Amino acid sequence: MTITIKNLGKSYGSLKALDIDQLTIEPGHTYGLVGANGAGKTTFFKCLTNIITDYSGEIIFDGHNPRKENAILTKMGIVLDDLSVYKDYTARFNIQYFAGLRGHYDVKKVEQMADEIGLLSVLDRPVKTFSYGMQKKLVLLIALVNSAEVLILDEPFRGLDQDTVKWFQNYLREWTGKDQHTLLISSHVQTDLESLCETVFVIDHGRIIKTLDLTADNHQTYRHITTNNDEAFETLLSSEAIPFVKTEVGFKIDISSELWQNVFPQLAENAIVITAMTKVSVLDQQGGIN
Ligand SMILES: Nc1ncnc2c1ncn2[C@@H]1O[C@H](COP(=O)(O)OP(=O)(O)OP(=O)(O)O)[C@@H](O)[C@H]1O
Repeated sequence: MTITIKNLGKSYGSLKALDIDQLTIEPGHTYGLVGANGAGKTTFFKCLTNIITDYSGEIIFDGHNPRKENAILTKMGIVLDDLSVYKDYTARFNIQYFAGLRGHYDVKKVEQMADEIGLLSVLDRPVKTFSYGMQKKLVLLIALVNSAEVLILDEPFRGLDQDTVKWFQNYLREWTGKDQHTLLISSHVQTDLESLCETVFVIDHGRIIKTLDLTADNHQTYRHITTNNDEAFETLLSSEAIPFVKTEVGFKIDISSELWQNVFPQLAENAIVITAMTKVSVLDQQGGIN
């Protein structure tokens, strides 16, 4: 499904929370959304899914206007941070209810997935007895079993343990690799976006101020480097006219630079040992996130 956005605006009183001129979401693609608290991410996702309908401009799904033809929304799955499920009822009821609404519900598949994320033994407990993380797992599970074409996930991994995050990331990578599925995900965690997204939109005060292509080769060559003698290393970099940025964790350097090759022979001469060299996050490199 192609989503075309034109002149999308949403205000809360005098506050313009969203102001997007033009944007196309292509089928089969994975998109990330980053921005500071209050930048407009949730508002954008709510407009996309008709939770907010009093926006100006247009959102079109494959030629359909969701404000007039809301059946198209059954092709979308959304997870917001508010964990809105029936908390007095069991997890199993909620899965049956929400998945049943769409007519897609494979009990065996759901139980297998629940087992893999540690929810199987609690499926018959009321959701109000769940921890935050357990509730988050449940709403994600419901979204995944819903056979959506487009999944919109707002901070989906907040509150989940690392193993569960990895499980969902693996599942989503497989899911996005088939049937022209489209993923839109917001996160304050760079690695979440880097591991899942091809394109990242940077949003600020409701506007998309930057679009990053995470698949581009030229984003792969920056490294954080730490040494046993930062002072000597800095002098060496300066004498070779190598651009660098000093960070909390050492020096940030583009190691694809030809000049960088000149540094190696001089390290030993200057008694400098490189103690660590780690890849710099693509988003961090762009100054993108927050
Ligand atoms: N119901 C509302 N009434 C009034 N203002 C709102 C409402 N919802 C959001 N806002 C404001 O709109 C702006 C965008 O909020 P939004 O929730 O979309 O940001 P966000 O990028 O999702 O933030 P966060 O990262 O903190 O979740 C903020 O300034 C927020 O205070």
